[in-house]
Amino acid sequence: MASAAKLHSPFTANPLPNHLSPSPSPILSFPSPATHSRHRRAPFVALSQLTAKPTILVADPLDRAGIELLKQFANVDCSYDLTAEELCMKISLCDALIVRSETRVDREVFESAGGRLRVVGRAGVGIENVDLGAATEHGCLVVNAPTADTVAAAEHAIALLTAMARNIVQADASLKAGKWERSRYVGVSLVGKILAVLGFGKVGSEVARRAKALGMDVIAYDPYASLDRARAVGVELVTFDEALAFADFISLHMPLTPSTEKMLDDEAFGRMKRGVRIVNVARGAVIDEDALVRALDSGIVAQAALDVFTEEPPPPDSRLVQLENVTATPHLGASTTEAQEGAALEVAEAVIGALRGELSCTAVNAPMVPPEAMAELAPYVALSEKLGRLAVQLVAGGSHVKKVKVTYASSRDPSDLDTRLLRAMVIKGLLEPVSTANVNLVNAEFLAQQRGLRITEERILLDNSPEIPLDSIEVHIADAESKFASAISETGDIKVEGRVKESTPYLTRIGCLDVSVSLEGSLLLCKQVDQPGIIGRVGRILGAENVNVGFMSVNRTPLKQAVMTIGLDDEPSKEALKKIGEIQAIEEFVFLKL
Ligand SMILES: NC(=O)c1ccc[n+]([C@@H]2O[C@H](COP(=O)([O-])OP(=O)(O)OC[C@H]3O[C@@H](n4cnc5c(N)ncnc54)[C@H](O)[C@@H]3O)[C@@H](O)[C@H]2O)c1
Ligand SMILES: O=C(O)[C@H](O)COP(=O)(O)O
Repeated sequence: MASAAKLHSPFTANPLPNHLSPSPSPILSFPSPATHSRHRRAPFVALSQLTAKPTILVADPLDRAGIELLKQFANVDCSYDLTAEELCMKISLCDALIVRSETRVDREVFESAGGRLRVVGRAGVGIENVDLGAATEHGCLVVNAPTADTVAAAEHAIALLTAMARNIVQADASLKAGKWERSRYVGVSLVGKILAVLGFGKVGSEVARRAKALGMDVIAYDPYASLDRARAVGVELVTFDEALAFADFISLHMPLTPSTEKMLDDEAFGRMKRGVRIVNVARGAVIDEDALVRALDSGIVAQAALDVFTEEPPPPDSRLVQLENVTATPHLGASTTEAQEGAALEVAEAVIGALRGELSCTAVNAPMVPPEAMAELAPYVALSEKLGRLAVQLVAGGSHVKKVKVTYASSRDPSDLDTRLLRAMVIKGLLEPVSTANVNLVNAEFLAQQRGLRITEERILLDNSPEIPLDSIEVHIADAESKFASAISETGDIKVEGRVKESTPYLTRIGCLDVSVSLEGSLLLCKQVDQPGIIGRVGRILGAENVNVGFMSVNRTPLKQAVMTIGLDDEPSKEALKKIGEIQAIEEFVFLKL
């Protein structure tokens, strides 16, 4: 006969590093879809839901609207121009950090946070200044404000393009210097010219739209852009080589990544039309700036208009900035009143949401799930975590968990069912009962990998109505012994299966046994000889301990056995569990915490 479950760690590989200590609030709970509105102007935070006010450090200037919103929810410390050391000193007292592009949030910041920092908010798009790997390892969510400055950046690109073509900046400086140089500042027309947009995302496509309105022919290079989107804007997608070869103007709108760094180098400039004009509102380092100076000197590039630089601010003696045929602005792409207010509110909402345990639809290092999908998946998310939690508690001491398979039975087309959230929650359920780690959506995969846990997923396509996202979820642990022998399935795995019934997660199968219990509180699973009196005896033992039974189900097996599943509000004492184990007809039992 099996004894009551005692928690042990079945994960032997790579214990958690100390810095990954528990944090009070996992990044996951389910708000009403309305709280995800990106453009909400009214406050929406119910202060009564909070126990203690969190502290948010705002390390770069943020529009007042965002600060006001944050203040309704948290203690807000606006400290700009901190040195790296000062930031590391302050961060251990903060639950959230908000930055723009100026403050670097390096690994040391996460290491100095001592597990308290739960979210970093970037009030803008580019997140090169945040070490995403380190954030993920520390279970810290990173959110940005991806849409608020799209139009501002596109407008700035167009402003630079037109100003450059007509020498506006140079002519203005000349006039202010008391000169009248009409023949010196003859420009070039835009109409009928080819503009190559490199990076056809949010900003790139807005630039394309505006350039077309100016009468330009727009082509775009973006290896990930959809043809439909390009068609909708009336832009032809071309190869990188074609873009370089055909363009009279090139406007850059890709993110800075290892593959885009120095994308325009000597070789690329060598393939451009002589006299090409370049606009960069993306990131300075996508251009090899020394190569650009050479191309400007040689006349391959006639003019450049730059808002961004590899080093910001660029050195005062930067030859690139000083060149007469370069128009330069100090990273002003997002600097409109409207964009700043929008970005501040967008990031404030995302940070507050994350601190409340909600998932963000602007998460950078966690699956982004649209609010509607979140609402639909909510009970399955809870089910996934509970199944993971149950499965790992069924593993016998001494057995190692290495291989886990999650099976989703659904009538939905796999492309219409995002299981990343469910997978992460299964991992959370598997790891949390046996570790001190704060497992959340951000670090679940990382922690699983670190422990040598291999998770595979399988879909079973059903022929029912696709209205309901999932019929059932199964969690299988392979190559492990169970402390409840009946949890072993036909295939030799420890298996638990669950379903959602009326929005409530249910355990519906354990090993080969059918059960039906809602997954709340804790569970006592007993397999017994099917004979009268057992339920009463177990009930009396629990009653004597004042342990409330929330629900109970008994299912018969074909072999004159019965499986009794009892939902308990409290944990019975060891003595009570021992007494239950001594009831002769009980063949095995296990107590599981949910
Ligand atoms: N100057 C500013 O103030 C300012 C303001 C906003 C955005 N930005 C910069 O502009 C960039 C684009 O912003 P967005 O909102 O359009 O982002 P986005 O993610 O919507 O678009 C980026 C596009 O670049 C494409 N891309 C990725 N790798 C590429 C490659 N190797 N070659 C060509 N295209 C590639 C992507 O497929 C995507 O379509 C941001 O990453 C940010 O760095 C600057
Ligand atoms: O990536 C962005 O959103 C822009 O570069 C804006 O950066 P900023 O917030 O520092 O102005």
